[in-house]
Amino acid sequence: MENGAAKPVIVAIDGPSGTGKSSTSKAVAAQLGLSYLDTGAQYRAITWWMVTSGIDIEDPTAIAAVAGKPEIISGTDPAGPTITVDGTDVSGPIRTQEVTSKVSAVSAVPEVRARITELQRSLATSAERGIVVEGRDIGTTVLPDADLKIFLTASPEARAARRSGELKGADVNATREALIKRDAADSSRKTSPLAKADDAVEVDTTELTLTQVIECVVTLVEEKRTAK
Ligand SMILES: Nc1ncnc2c1ncn2[C@@H]1O[C@H](COP(=O)(O)OP(=O)(O)O)[C@@H](O)[C@H]1O
Ligand SMILES: Nc1ccn([C@@H]2O[C@H](COP(=O)(O)OP(=O)(O)O)[C@@H](O)[C@H]2O)c(=O)n1
Repeated sequence: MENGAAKPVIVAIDGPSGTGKSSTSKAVAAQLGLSYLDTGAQYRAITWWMVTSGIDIEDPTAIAAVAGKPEIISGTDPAGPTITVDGTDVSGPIRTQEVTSKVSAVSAVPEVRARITELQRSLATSAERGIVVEGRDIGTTVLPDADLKIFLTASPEARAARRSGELKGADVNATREALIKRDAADSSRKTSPLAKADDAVEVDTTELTLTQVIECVVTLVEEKRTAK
C-alpha cells in the first residue's frame, strides 16, 4: 500500500429477502468509499437470460448445460450499480415478478453457483479499497475470509411490509407468503444454502430504522479496520 493507504476491507452481508441487505450495503459502501456488489442481481440476471432464451427452468440439467453461456458484468459503484447480460442493461427486467418467482430454482443449480461465485471472487479481489458484498452465502462460501460478516434478520411481517411498500398495490399477505417460500427454497438447497456463518454478527433489523442499521454496520467496519 502506498502512502499508508488503508488495506482493502472485505465485508459480507447475508440474510433473507427484505432484511435490508441492499439498502444497507449500498449506503455503507458509499459512506466508506468501498465498492458494492449485489449478488442477488447476478442470480436474477442469469435467471432472466434462461427465461428469455427459452430454457426449461424445471430442468436443472438443461440449466447446467448453458450456465457458462451468458456474459454477466456487474458495475460496483455504490452510487450507481449496474448489471448487463451480453451487453444489455437488465437492471429493470431482473426485478419482474416472473424472474423473482424463478430465481431460486436457477440459483440452486451447482453449475450456476460455481460460475457466479467465480465472478464474485474476482470482483472482490480486484476492489482496490475493499468491497461490501451482499447475498445469501457470501460469509459461508464465497468469501469465508471476509474481514467482517453480518447476518441481517427481521420478522416476516416487517419484511413483507417493506417489500409490499416497494411494489405498488401488492398485497402484504401474498408478499409475505412469497417471501417465506423463497427463503425456504434458498435455505434448503444442497449447494451453498442461505445460512449464517458461525463468525457472523447477527443484527435483527425488525425494530431498527435503516439509518440505525447503517450506523451499526459502519461502526463494526471501522472497528475491524482499526484492528487490522
Ligand atoms: N431497517 C429498516 N426499516 C424500514 N425499512 C427498511 C429497513 N431496511 C430496509 N428497508 C426498506 O425495505 C425494503 C427492502 O430493503 P432491501 O435493502 O432491498 O432488502 P434486501 O436487500 O435484504 O432484500 C427497501 O424499500 C428498504 O428501503
Ligand atoms: N448470494 C446469493 C444471492 C442471491 N441468491 C438467489 O437470488 C435470489 C434473489 O436475491 P435478491 O438478493 O435479489 O433478493 P431480494 O432479497 O432482493 O428479494 C435469492 O432468492 C436467491 O435464490 C443466491 O442464491 N445467492
